[in-house]
Amino acid sequence: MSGFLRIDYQAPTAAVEFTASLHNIGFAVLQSPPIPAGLVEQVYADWQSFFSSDEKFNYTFDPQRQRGYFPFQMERAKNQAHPDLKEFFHLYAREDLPPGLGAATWVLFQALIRIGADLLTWLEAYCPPEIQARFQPSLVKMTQDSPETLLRILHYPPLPKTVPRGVVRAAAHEDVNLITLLPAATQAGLEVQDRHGAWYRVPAEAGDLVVNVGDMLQLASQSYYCSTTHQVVNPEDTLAGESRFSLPLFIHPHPDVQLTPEITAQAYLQQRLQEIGLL
Ligand SMILES: O=C(O)CCC(=O)C(=O)O
Ligand SMILES: [Fe+2]
Repeated sequence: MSGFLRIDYQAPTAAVEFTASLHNIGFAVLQSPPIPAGLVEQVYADWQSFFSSDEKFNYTFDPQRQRGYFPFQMERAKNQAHPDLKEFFHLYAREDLPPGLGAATWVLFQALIRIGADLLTWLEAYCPPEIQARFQPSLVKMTQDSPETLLRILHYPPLPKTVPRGVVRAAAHEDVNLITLLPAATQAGLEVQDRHGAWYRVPAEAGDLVVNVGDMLQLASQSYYCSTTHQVVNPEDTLAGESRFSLPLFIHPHPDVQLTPEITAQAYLQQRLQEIGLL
């Protein structure tokens, strides 16, 4: 996977390099995105407190609405035998947060939404006209104020002493949505797979923003942008005794958007939630 470079968000060539990276490998690492300094660290600290308290069980998710707290080992990736070693919280726009949380999380949510709109504009501007013509309405319009866009606050606890073979923090999967924005996690571990099956570490440093294509954009763009398989592997040595946190924002279209003439975003999402055991 040559060409997996960190791209400077502020550089004049950023849009061209970013769209080429999502076309070629489905992932990009952006350096210096417009996120206020210290914000991501504040959000990690706030949620570390949330996950370490039993109060979290008062926010256990509602399966129909897919929001709230998802306890440890709830989710299993599509076609995987074991659940992932993670717990998480799903936050949608304009929702109430547990007391003591909120301010920093919402600032980050909004910053990521704005960056996402810029990135979708780039993705549409720098693809072939026949692919552009398939985005009806434009990528930015189809996602504006979408009720399905969500921030997932993920906690991967310290690893148990013995981990059964094949059990990892997040098993190999593709994201279902249009694009995912992922501020650098508190630990390494994220890997992407190339078309020959080899795994590569995603070279994100603190302050970077990782972006990847989801299945909905792959479908809507007739695979011009590819939804790449990725995973989070278990750490070794002392890092195994530490938690890992990450904060992917999954940008979704409105439910009634036609991804293709055959399927709406809503029908596609329902199908996936059933496959991964969340519905
Ligand atoms: O934790 C990470 O770095 C990635 C998480 C992820 O891929 C997901 O939740 O879909
Ligand atoms: Fe993912």
